[in-house]
Amino acid sequence: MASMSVKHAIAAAKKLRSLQERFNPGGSDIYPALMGDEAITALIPSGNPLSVHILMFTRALREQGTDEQYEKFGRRADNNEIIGTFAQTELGHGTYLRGLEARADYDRGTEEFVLNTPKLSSYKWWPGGLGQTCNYCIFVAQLYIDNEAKGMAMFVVQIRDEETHMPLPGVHVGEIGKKMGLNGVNNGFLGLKDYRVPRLNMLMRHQQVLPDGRFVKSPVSQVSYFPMVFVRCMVARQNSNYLAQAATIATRYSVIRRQSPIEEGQPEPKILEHLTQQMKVIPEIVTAVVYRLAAANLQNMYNETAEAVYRKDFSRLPELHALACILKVATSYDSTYGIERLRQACGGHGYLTAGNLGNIFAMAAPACTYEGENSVLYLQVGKILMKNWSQVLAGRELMPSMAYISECSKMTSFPQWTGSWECLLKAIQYACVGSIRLAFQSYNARVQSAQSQTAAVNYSGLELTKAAELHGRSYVAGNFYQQIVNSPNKHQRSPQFQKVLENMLELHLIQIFFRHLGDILRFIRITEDEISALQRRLEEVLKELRPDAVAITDAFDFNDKILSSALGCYDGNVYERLFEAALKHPLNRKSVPDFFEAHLKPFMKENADNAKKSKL
Ligand SMILES: CCCCCCCC(=O)SCCNC(=O)CCNC(=O)[C@H](O)C(C)(C)COP(=O)(O)OP(=O)(O)OC[C@H]1O[C@@H](n2cnc3c(N)ncnc32)[C@H](O)[C@@H]1OP(=O)(O)O
Ligand SMILES: Cc1cc2nc3c(=O)[nH]c(=O)nc-3n(C[C@H](O)[C@H](O)[C@H](O)COP(=O)(O)OP(=O)(O)OC[C@H]3O[C@@H](n4cnc5c(N)ncnc54)[C@H](O)[C@@H]3O)c2cc1C
Repeated sequence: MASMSVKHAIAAAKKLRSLQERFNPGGSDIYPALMGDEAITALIPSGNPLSVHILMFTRALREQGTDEQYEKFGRRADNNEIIGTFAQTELGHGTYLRGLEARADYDRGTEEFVLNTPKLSSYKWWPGGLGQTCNYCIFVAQLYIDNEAKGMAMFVVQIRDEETHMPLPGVHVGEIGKKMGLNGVNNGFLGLKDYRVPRLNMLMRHQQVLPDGRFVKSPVSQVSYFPMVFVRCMVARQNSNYLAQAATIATRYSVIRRQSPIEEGQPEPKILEHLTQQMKVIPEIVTAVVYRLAAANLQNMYNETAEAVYRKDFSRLPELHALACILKVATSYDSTYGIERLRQACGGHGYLTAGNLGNIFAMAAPACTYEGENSVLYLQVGKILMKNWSQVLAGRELMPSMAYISECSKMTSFPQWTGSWECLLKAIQYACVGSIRLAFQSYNARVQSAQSQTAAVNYSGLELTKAAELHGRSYVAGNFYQQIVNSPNKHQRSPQFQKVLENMLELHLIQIFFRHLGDILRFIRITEDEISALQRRLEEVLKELRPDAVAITDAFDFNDKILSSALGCYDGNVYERLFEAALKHPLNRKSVPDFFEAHLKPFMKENADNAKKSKL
């Protein structure tokens, strides 16, 4: 499977290169690389072994290396003359980066770094493509000078001979084994023993080791985390895509499949006529749209920040970090939950490999773990919200994406309930700020009672992650509201199209309201009648969106090859394709399976003989 994936990935990368040259000659703009990776990944159901090369190796060389280092390594990597990966995670550590054990000791005598993975737990473990595909990697290690720890640094390390692909002396590299999906990616392990690289193989845009061993610290240590921010932004778009694919499959199947009359004596309706089926499918269509828009917004912010960082302006890094964490977590959680709900909406056929929903789930699910495990990233945002709440208490201004926190903090109570979109959005924001305040009280009480900050974060973890989740909901819903209601190009939309968008906004806001009703009721008084009115509106807007469901998913414009699903094919010939896929199964090549003579017949005969004997 790995070699098939590499073959496909190379073919797709070549195709992409020609498209880039045609549409973006000589451009190193990130979009083609991004879309390239998405396009390649979408075409290879078992995952793209070049993903981390495209998304992290080339990017780290460009953003963390000096211009000279880019000329030496980056250009060849961008041109796919060398294939690399990003080797940070170890067998023993993934989340706690300051606990990474791989080390780089500077030898001023030879102006080299000596790289070691001192223990088994120090082995790099997981990097995509490391097992068999890559001949280079960015090796993340703790930097030591005269045995004094200086923090994390990145090193360009060649691991395989460029001609023979043989692992170089001092390199122990291989595949980590089968996974629940993405088995075409050859995630690998890497051990280094006294492996020497020249001083100039340490990426030195932001921090340097001079020939005499003097260390020049980075002005902002967090900039070494920047490659991860990029992938978190990419995950937000990639996983909204996976959800959109699954929503397309389930929607198309739901208007082909007929089952269970709604009225006695009536013909069996399309299953999408059942209200509960609409509640399973249509909100996921809308969630995919909502996250696609939020991810595009975040990508723009990433581009702006990346350019600023290049100019050594690090001011927007904290806000981008917070939003990248929030969106990576919310999109990966909601997409995996949504894809599974859509699989269940397709009955038994949803469980067939021919439906491809299981594979889409297996492709989407690891995003809850890689690039920062979700609960850890929510804790990151919880900590950032605590810092920002202290700013609010001190009357200082907050970063733009948190401005609503200041506004809500000035409200002594929630205004009269109207149930309008603005009211629903404000309710989510108000509940978020209430949760931040409660978390801060708990956190602060712990710090006041002499707990360390890290211990106070841990023991306030449930309230911190709740506040972070609601901050994510507020950001995503606020972004969707702005795009639908206040977008500068709203007047270019036809009234019909605007109406469909407004129906999607209505559904998203009401769905989020019901999902967090408990959190909202802690801070806002809402009567039973007001809640029942929202229940009616929910049922109403599902009915309104039902006729547009197929058109919206068709607008995602996935080719049948990308969906790779007998249930979601554009022509709707589901049963013919299911049957065609079944006949292709190897077990159907013979009428009598080989195991009959070898196992089944003797087994049944032995039972028959025993039965006869017991009667005698
Ligand atoms: C297509 C599919 C491809 C799949 C590719 C998958 C690739 C991978 O998985 S690569 C490996 C990914 N690994 C990770 O993401 C590791 C996650 N862990 C971490 O990021 C860190 O250990 C973390 C954030 C949990 C803790 O960081 P640490 O420095 O130990 O302590 P912490 O105090 O929390 O952070 C220090 C400061 O840095 C800031 N910070 C942390 N991370 C970042 C960041 N990424 N950007 C900017 N600032 C950051 C914090 O906000 C904090 O700021 P302040 O001092 O103002 O409060
Ligand atoms: C498909 C896939 C591809 C990957 N590709 C790469 C790659 O290319 N390069 C690379 O370097 N890595 C890669 N990774 C590794 C990935 O980044 C790590 O798995 C991830 O960072 C989590 O680290 P861990 O697995 O060591 O889990 P741990 O850090 O051991 O965490 C395990 C669990 O402990 C809990 N936990 C941990 N820390 C905390 C905390 N501070 N507070 C509360 N709870 C906590 C969480 O529940 C977490 O799920 C990949 C992983 C996968 C699954």
